[in-house]
Amino acid sequence: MEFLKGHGTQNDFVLLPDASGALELTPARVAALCDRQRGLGADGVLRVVRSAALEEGAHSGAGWFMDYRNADGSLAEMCGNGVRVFARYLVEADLETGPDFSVGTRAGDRRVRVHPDRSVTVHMGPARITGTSVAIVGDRELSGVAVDVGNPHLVSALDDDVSGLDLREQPRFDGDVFPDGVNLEFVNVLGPRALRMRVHERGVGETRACGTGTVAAVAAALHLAGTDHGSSTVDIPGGRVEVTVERGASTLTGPAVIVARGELDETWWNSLP
Ligand SMILES: N[C@@H](CCC[C@H](N)C(=O)O)C(=O)O
Repeated sequence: MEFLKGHGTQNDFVLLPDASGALELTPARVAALCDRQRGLGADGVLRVVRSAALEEGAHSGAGWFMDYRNADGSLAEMCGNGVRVFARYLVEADLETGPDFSVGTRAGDRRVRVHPDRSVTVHMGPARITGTSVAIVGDRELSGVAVDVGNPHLVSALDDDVSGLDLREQPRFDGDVFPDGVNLEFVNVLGPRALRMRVHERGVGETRACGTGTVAAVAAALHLAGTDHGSSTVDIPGGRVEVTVERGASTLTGPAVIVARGELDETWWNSLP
């Protein structure tokens, strides 16, 4: 069984080409693949399926559907770094000619552009401000802005450097506000068009980047500054992305890299429940 490994600003993924949707991708198999000791290691899995081969893809106008799974095996609606890596793979594998095409996701179709320098721009859809809530990190209560980018986010802006936060443990959040869990972003505003961010992802833990999280962070920062449109760079531990937010739309631009391809051991794979 073929696999590829790739990353977008060091948010890393195992890609599983599965055009016909035949693969039985259980949560245990995803968790084993993503485990950095007993598997390949990744923040998530991107199953590459023809939209027509999946019930979930039936309403998609895109040829290919990104079946995204978090490292713990859970499903998520969207993954901004994952879509960039997915798009890069489709072009390198001659499954799309590019540079512009759409990718199906659980949050809807996402238009992408694969640039000659290997970076990818994704039209991420609306970033909707849905309210406020609180994240608790250690003994600190950090108020934040809730943002829906297809998946749920809570963005807390801090005055002190976010690099001082200990994100090894799952921060607490209000389960009534986020019954399906939430991705938690912590940001410093560095200037009118520059943010620094760290993230604790739902279903993964701290990652070195989160694409939907960067869009949420920019939308929240604009909201706190009293506006709903603008653009910003976002520096994350894994690199830098550029985000624009408009009324009802947003874009994310950043690198997408395929680093390896190989074969999974069938005996190992079949031993997993
Ligand atoms: N890393 C992703 C987000 C992946 C999904 C997230 N963990 C969730 O459960 O919503 C990104 O780049 O957007």
